[in-house]
Amino acid sequence: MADRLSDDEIAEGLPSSWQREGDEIVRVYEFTDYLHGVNFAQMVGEIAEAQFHHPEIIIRFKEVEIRLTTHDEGGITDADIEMAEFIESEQTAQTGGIDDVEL
Ligand SMILES: C[C@H](O)[C@H](O)[C@H]1CNC2=NC(N)=NC(=O)C2=N1
Repeated sequence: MADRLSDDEIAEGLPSSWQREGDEIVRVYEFTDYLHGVNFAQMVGEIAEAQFHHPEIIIRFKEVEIRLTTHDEGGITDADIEMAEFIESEQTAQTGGIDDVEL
């Protein structure tokens, strides 16, 4: 399992649009309607299972919040940064970079 990253490593590796909140990295995605968010959450869940690294996924009306940390290490590791990058690339690939994902 990857080691915890330093503050500088986190700041350097964090994809734009993501924020650091203590021992987690966080991003809120906005959607045109509730079910688009639900579909996006399903996609994130499939990525999590494939990577065996599981974010907290909070589905709200027209937005989905993704929170990542490495529980086994008690903080932020490369696994979290890589998962965030993967989610960003998948979401961008499917929407051309806009948040209201038409899945
Ligand atoms: C046993 C342990 O739960 C597993 O190795 C995986 C499962 N998914 C996980 N997900 C996250 N976010 N952090 C972990 O440390 C983690 N560990």
